[in-house]
Amino acid sequence: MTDRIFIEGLEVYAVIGIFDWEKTHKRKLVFDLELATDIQAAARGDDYGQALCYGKISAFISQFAETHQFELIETLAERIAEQLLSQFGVSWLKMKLSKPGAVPNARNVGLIIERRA
Ligand SMILES: Nc1nc2c(c(=O)[nH]1)N=C([C@H](O)[C@@H](O)CO)CN2
Repeated sequence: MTDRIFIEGLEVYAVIGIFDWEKTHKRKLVFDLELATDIQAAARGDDYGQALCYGKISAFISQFAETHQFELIETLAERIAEQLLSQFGVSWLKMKLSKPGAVPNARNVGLIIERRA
């Protein structure tokens, strides 16, 4: 059994899209994540220093999305996943990236990826 930290409904604002009209303003994206981490050391010592901080992960994703511009949500998801695996010591992650409103008659669209270090 693998422990996981999760983040649900993280709203970020990014310039993203394939059309010219999408390249002039930020729009809302929503991230849902699961990140594998062994919580036992943090729990044993009640030690934040040993914990994978969901706040730091959320801040990184927001900052990255807001300061980079891509056409495809695939590119944004892949770049963020690479950073989470390499910088935050995450061994596995599952990420859902939603682009609400992209298809007017759909409740939601987006992608789901799983990556391993
Ligand atoms: N698989 C994808 N399909 C589409 C994307 C995308 O990023 N990945 N993007 C668009 C447009 O930008 C659309 O969201 C405009 O509303 C279309 N399809």
